Amino acid sequence: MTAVVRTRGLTREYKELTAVDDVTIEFEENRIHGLLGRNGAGKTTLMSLLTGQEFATRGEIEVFGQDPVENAAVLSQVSFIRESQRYPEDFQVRHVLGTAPRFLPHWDQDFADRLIDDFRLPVKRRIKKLSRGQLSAVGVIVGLAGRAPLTFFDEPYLGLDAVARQLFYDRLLEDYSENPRTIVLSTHLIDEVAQLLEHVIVIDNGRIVVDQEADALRGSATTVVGRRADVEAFVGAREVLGREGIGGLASVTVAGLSPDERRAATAAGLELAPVSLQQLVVRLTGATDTDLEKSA
Ligand SMILES: Nc1ncnc2c1ncn2[C@@H]1O[C@H](COP(=O)(O)OP(=O)(O)OP(=O)(O)O)[C@@H](O)[C@H]1O
Repeated sequence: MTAVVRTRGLTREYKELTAVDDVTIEFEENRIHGLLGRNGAGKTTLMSLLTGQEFATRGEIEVFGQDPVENAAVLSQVSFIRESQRYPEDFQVRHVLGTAPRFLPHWDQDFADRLIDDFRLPVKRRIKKLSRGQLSAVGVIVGLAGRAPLTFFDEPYLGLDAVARQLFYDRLLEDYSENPRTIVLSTHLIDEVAQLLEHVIVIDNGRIVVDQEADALRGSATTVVGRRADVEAFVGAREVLGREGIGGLASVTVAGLSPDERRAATAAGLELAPVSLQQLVVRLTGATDTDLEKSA
């Protein structure tokens, strides 16, 4: 496989704060990557570094084999969709969508038109008059119809309702299967996007804590539920990712179990429950589910 992004020891410091801390990662070509983490974990800073919008304090970045900073050849292949995108005063939606193809050589106008209909976007309305969800839809359309070989979506769904979010996931997947490209999706709505993701990167306090194929990650933990004494006897010295309990019952999440171990657990009267990607991220970053929901 070819890596379209490679970093080595990438670090971004803001005075005493290290927003991105010694990050060495690769994004493989034509895959959908999830970039997950709590508020302030460093996701936006990392994406800003990879798109040449921030300068590294230390470390190396290669995007399509080159340094992205002020590199027009590289940046014409890259799209970065972020909520805080600023548009010129008085621009209408159609002006944004009319200007985008100049920066995105793979732009597909028919696809953009279909998406405008899908999202019911009023093209003659001024950007500053749009609702929050409509503003997000503009970003989503630019990101999808632009078909940049490397597309970053930084929480693109803010303000989008459940129907519009589902539309985004559906169109992304349909179009990606016909026009494979490298996509990096940063989101707090982990359960919603879990099925889309092929590779998962979790960042916490600027450091990479997970860099794994999504399928491997899904099978990497199991929750064992049952009577406390039985659960603890089974868990023994295994690596524990999370532990909860009420009265005599316990629920302990452990790292991967072999088929033999699973049979042994069942024989001991214990229940085994799969761990969702969101639960796993919560366990690995010390967040609570409520934290992630609040920040969504
Ligand atoms: N320009 C800046 N100056 C100082 N600190 C900054 C700057 N930009 C980001 N930070 C800090 O760097 C850390 C990482 O921020 P970043 O925006 O990358 O996080 P994030 O993972 O995208 O968070 P969220 O999910 O809340 O969007 C935070 O502590 C943030 O306050």
